[in-house]
Amino acid sequence: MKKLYKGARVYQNGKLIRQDLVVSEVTGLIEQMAVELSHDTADETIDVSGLIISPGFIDVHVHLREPGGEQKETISSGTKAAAKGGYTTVCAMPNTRPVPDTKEQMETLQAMIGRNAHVRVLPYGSITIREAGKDLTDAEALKQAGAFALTDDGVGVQSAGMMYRAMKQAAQAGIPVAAHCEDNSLLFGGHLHAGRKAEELNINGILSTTESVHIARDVLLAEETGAHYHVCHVSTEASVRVIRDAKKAGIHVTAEVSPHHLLLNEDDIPGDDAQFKMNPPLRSRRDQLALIEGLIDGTLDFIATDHAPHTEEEKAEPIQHAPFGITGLETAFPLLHTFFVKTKLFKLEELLAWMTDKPANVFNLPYGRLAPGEKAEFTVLNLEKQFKIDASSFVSRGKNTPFDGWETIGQPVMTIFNGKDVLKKEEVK
Ligand SMILES: NC(=O)N[C@@H](CC(=O)O)C(=O)O
Ligand SMILES: [Zn+2]
Ligand SMILES: [Zn+2]
Repeated sequence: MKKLYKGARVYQNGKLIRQDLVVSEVTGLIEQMAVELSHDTADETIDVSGLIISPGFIDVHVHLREPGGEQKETISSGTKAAAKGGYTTVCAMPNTRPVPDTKEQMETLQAMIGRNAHVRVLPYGSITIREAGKDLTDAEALKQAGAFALTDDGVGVQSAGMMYRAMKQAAQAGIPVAAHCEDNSLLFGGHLHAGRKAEELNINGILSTTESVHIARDVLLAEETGAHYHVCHVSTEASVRVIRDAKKAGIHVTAEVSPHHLLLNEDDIPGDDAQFKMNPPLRSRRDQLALIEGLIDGTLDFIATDHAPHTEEEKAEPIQHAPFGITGLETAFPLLHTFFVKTKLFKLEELLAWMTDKPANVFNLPYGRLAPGEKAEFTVLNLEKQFKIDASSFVSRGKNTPFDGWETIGQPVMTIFNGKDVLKKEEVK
């Protein structure tokens, strides 16, 4: 069965060009691509005129929760949410139970992914055993078992010596180290950014330096060890400055920023509502602007959601008791398109680069390219489609979002993975 996708503008290497695509469901490959292909090149024609085809989005920061947290999300539900959001590759964080911290655990996890995933899942291995910060994992063995990179996300690596050893080993194995930057000795029981909202709600604050101190420490360790050091969910102005300086110094540091830190700041928190609680927290307006600027000038390399589903009961608790984290896969593109592309702050091509080519390049992934002979994995976007975000309609098990009820324009209407539809809205247009 061959399908001709006809009439769309296709995003490729920073440009949008009119192209028709023929996809084989049998091989899962793109067979032909040209400005105009006739109907007889395929068994079926899908009219995508007026729509955009983008390589499937890549999200290198996703919590799928399985194994151990299936009440929050599963590999199946999380990858369905990914497909709905236009993503065909997601990288799964290792703060699960058990943690993929050995070759055997990683192999077990790969088998679960093989059975249950609807899009590609690349799992992270942990930096330390059980993410406990005490004993180093075997970077080489984890890499051999298919680990995408190493991280202890959910918690910072507290000791500089441990991070030094981790980076040294990772550099030798040729695997990146991705860091959740949080110095627990600077945490002081905080739940929100140490700013006016925390003061107003009388909640302990999380300093900007709780994050930036780790980044400053780690870029120097990356320089010393030659490791590829990737900073997760950058949230402060000082962090952007430290990363900018490190890049200028030629250190191999890359960084991601999440949609919520680009879209929101502490002033948007309406009150004691845990839908606005995540780690790192929503910072000041000044930090938010520094993140936007950092993304535009290339200090921050790309966007990753930090999709962090939790149960409704957990997130109904007051801020002081609820867990940190919000979902992101189903809302990222509509929100970023509405509030940054429609407002002309970002070009559509830039946004698509931050969701496809840029993460692929940073991590040397052979995905995110559309060409004859390449895998057919792409998403079809209808930029005119208006809809109101409705958390109750999420396919993710996590309904936790601060964006419930927000009006958006533009969304994925089809997602193709291995040549097959993994998301198809009733009306394509
Ligand atoms: N981001 C969050 O607020 N929470 C994440 C952990 C993390 O990314 O640090 C989670 O696992 O729930
Ligand atoms: Zn984190
Ligand atoms: Zn995370």
